[in-house]
Amino acid sequence: MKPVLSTDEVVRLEDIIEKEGTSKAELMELAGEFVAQEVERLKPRHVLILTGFGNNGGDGWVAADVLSQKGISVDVVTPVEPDEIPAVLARHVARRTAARDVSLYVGPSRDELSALLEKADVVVDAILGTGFHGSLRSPFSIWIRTVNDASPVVVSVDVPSGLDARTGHVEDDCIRADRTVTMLAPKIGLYSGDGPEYVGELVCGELYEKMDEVIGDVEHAAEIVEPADIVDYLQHLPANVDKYSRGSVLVVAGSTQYPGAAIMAAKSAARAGAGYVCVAAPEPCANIIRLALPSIPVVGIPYDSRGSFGAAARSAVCDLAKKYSCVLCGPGMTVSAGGMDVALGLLELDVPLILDADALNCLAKASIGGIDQTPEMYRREAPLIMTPHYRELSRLVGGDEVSDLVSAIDAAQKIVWAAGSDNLVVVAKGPTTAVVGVEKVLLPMSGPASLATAGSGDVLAGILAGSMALWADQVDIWELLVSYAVAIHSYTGFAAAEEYGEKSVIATDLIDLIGPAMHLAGDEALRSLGLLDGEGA
Ligand SMILES: NC(=O)C1=CN([C@@H]2O[C@H](COP(=O)(O)OP(=O)(O)OC[C@H]3O[C@@H](n4cnc5c(N)ncnc54)[C@H](OP(=O)(O)O)[C@@H]3O)[C@@H](O)[C@H]2O)[C@H](O)CC1
Ligand SMILES: [K+]
Repeated sequence: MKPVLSTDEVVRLEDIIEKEGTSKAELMELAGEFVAQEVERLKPRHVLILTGFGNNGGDGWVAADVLSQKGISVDVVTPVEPDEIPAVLARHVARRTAARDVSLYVGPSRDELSALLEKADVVVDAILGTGFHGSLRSPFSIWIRTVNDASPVVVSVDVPSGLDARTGHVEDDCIRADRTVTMLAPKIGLYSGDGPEYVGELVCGELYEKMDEVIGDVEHAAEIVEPADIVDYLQHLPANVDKYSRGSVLVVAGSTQYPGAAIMAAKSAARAGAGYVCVAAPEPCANIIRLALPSIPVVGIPYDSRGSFGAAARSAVCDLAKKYSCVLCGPGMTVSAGGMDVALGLLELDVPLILDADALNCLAKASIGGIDQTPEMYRREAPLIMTPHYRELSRLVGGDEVSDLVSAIDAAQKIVWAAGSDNLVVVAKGPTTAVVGVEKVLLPMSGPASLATAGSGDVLAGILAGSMALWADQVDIWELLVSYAVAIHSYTGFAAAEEYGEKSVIATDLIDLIGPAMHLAGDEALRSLGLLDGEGA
């Protein structure tokens, strides 16, 4: 897993590295060299480097120096003369570079900048990095617009200029990078809010050779889950399994209004590997589900006048639930008094539980002020996985704003920290989904925008349930198993987008692609371990 840091922790990391003997000046040299190396890969003849007032600009000045010494023609744009740059380290390298074979342009007009852009094969954006805050000021607001209008190949240093590295928020404008070369460790803002739209391909220059020895000394905002991290869940089934040893799932879901959600969740659980799946649904919609899923038994449950779970549903569902390796509750069940009772009843049982969709809304309604304020929700030992999207998550924590990855992690941590249990995981679903446990925040591979379609969440909940049933006995870290399920869902999105076209994917397409998605994930894991096609050991 690869750590992602907050900007405060990056500063702490730099201080630690300095104490270990590598100064910030040396880091800037290494950063600039790394940028130059990444630019060189693009085989440019003319490079334009835009620098700002701070150390981000310093990295750009070093890169200019390195590239020009390699015989590449370099133009550097600066807002002020090198001697007037306020940041000491940046001023030093700017003076040095200015004395070399580069062409300097101090405070160019928009037309002059456009002419420079036209000449360049690659533009390096070293205008603003982690020190950016507030609204973009001139001249950078003009530079950024001019660069984006010209749409050249852009390599951004550390962070695309205009992006708030703490939150991923873009207020005015931001460089649209083809590649972002981030330093020491990726910043959380690159994954949050507007970040993914502007970052392009992300490359990290660790710079410090003994990073492994110091990275554990700073707090990680999150960790990226790579294919090799989930390889344990991508193994073949053992030859001696039977349907019970593969685990069983009870899907408590559906209503006359939304029978499809129950169908999709149950089928996905079966496709994800559970040996036995059963649906408990309000009686009036049970037959529709039976017809759609001939291989899956459906138990009709007492219902209310609207065809949702009714007053007697709780005991019927809880009696059934005890017999399963895992229970998934929520898809399509609507928010009803009976549904609230069912969700609360399941929480009290000693069975691994996934609460999704309306089960979460029922829970939010039952716990005024947010479930982080309601400790009785957590008097359970068995694993509990909650899978809210941003709106559901906001409801669960009493209405706090949840609008991007950073605020979603904050809200999810409120819930898991209130409970303080290793067995509680909140999956904060969004463009970048975070798997939040009491000690870890994991970022599994994100899927394509095609996954933003109705019913996609039901498929994810099903994959999660099937995976939990299959692997429950072998789990050390629940966050990792959950990350596996999220990654498989992402792979179904890629596979479906390829087959049906990015805009045309519907949730039911994803279900039959769960198996191929596991193959894709497996191949990628083996490839990264050097074990595919005789690539290694
Ligand atoms: N510190 C290290 O060891 C290393 C850092 N690296 C690189 O350095 C940057 C961070 O550098 P820093 O100097 O802290 O900040 P920036 O260069 O990003 O920006 C600061 C200057 O930008 C001005 N600023 C801030 N906000 C705005 C705005 N909205 N509009 C215009 N200008 C803005 C700011 O002005 P103030 O008035 O706020 O002071 C500063 O002049 C990091 O990103 C890395 O690239 C090395 O990579 C490794 C070593
Ligand atoms: K930048």
